[in-house]
Amino acid sequence: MTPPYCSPDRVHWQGRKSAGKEYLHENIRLVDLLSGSLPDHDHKAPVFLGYACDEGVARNHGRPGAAEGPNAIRRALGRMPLLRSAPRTLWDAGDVVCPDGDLEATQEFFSTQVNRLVREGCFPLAVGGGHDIAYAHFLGVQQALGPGVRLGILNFDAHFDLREPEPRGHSGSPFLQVASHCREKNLPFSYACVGVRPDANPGELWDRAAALGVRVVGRNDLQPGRLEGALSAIRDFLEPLDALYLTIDLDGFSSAFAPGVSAASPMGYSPEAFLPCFDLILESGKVRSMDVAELNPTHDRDGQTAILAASLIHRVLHQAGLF
Ligand SMILES: N=CN[C@@H](CCC(=O)O)C(=O)O
Ligand SMILES: [Mn+2]
Ligand SMILES: [Mn+2]
Repeated sequence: MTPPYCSPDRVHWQGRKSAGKEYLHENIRLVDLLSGSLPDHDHKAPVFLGYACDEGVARNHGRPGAAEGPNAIRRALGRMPLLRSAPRTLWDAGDVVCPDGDLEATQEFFSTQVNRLVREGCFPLAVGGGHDIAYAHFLGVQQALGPGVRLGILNFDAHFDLREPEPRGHSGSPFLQVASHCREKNLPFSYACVGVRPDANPGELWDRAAALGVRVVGRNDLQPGRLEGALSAIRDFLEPLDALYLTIDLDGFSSAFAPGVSAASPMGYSPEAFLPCFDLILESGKVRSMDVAELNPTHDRDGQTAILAASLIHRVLHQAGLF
């Protein structure tokens, strides 16, 4: 079977030219995941990996378009200046794709590649694609780190994504699939969902979240000026963990800042509320892998959601001590 994979292509990385390689597109190196071993990486080399798939969104009755997310983020990120404190190379490992709607094959291949990257000491910066990326991403990180490492998930999202994967997995079910996996393997299920909107999740999902011991930081707790409770809940959640898989569903942000998503979210939070939480998480030093999901360029306005997503990756690249 042909692997569901599209090799990286420099054409997606464009921007101004500078004498001193000041822009990110001037600092990209390509790594083809099918052509043998990864290049000799420095410790925690950042590797951009696309998940060009909106089959999970379609299965969840959402608006298609997220498969174009990875290239839209490349276009926005490549134009950004890379400041002196950042690693000098961002590796682009291309896209895992989803031919013929075979989401399960896509997730399996993605998970295997994440596993390999983490084992080789890289830092995956994955971009979706639907939030079904999260089930595959968690499995890859968990299998790379092994059962002795207490791995948690922190999800910024308007939604719990704890729906039943019936009859098959989709963009609204990844964390219930993770919970089932953890139960089967006798692993702890440590999941925090930050930014959950009361008007976007039915009572059944709040009950399920409570039964699964999900740490919830609601959207109403993410208001600039009253963030202390949210920051302290995140700090408590991180404390017992050895490692964290961080996932950011862009529909947690208000549509004022992130219009280009599959499920619009006018009552989402602002970047001002998000950033202190994000910085606290990055500064913990526990993040081993991260993704940004649900960018839908078809519904974006002036590419601003792609720029927002790229800015999140830019911030990670400049996080002191992470690389
Ligand atoms: N990825 C998650 N999606 C949401 C969709 C919500 C909606 O359709 O408005 C969910 O399933 O809860
Ligand atoms: Mn969501
Ligand atoms: Mn989601």
